[in-house]
Amino acid sequence: MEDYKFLFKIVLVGNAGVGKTCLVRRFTQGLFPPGQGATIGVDFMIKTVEVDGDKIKLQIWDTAGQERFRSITQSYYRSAHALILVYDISCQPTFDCLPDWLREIQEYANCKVLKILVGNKTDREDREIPTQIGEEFAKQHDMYFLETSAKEAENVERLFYEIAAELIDQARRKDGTSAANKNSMDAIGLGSLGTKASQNSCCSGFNSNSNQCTS
Ligand SMILES: Nc1nc2c(ncn2[C@@H]2O[C@H](COP(=O)(O)OP(=O)(O)OP(=O)(O)O)[C@@H](O)[C@H]2O)c(=O)[nH]1
Repeated sequence: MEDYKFLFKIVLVGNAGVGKTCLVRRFTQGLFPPGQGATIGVDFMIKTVEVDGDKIKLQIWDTAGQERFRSITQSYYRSAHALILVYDISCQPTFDCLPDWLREIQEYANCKVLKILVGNKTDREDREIPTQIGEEFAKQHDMYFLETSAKEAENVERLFYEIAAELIDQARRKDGTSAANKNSMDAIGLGSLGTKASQNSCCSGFNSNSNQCTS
């Protein structure tokens, strides 16, 4: 029998080419794939992490950013415990599309889902979106915020570990028999995010100041 305490489902969304697949592969495989092709539909990977001595299984779903896959990818939102919305800090249109992504999330995801805004590609020198702009957008929309580089492995581990820690916290705050606990029938349901999640306002867990890009 597998030995883990919680199973959480994390879904990455955002425009094509922002680096969702690279973030997932950096975290799960420790590499930056050369010539990464566009995702077709949805991919998923699993990684078990240890937080405070507990084994946590993360099921990470990497969705295709291309419009033509939208109806497939939407169906994965519903059961997500956390949604990572990614834009490319060197590509303004990927930031301008964020309101559209939020509408999708609002329509298809559970309203208690943990939302994280990620500005990826901090290694690039042609930045178009200042950190502060991303941070403000996240605050306005009740999301955590972090800037990353899948290429340089900056903040990638931190992103997933902080999500895991926050989800564990929510599960524990709800009660001792969270639905995300593997002993429960609904192992990947949304019970762990329960009603207490709404009290968990923006940026309370991730310290937004210390999450700024350091490169
Ligand atoms: N410089 C830099 N390039 C990156 C980074 N992350 C991804 N890329 C590049 O961006 C391109 C797209 O990366 P993907 O991970 O395929 O993007 P995606 O968001 O999964 O794209 P779709 O699957 O089409 O939705 C690739 O050429 C990557 O090499 C990063 O942190 N820094």
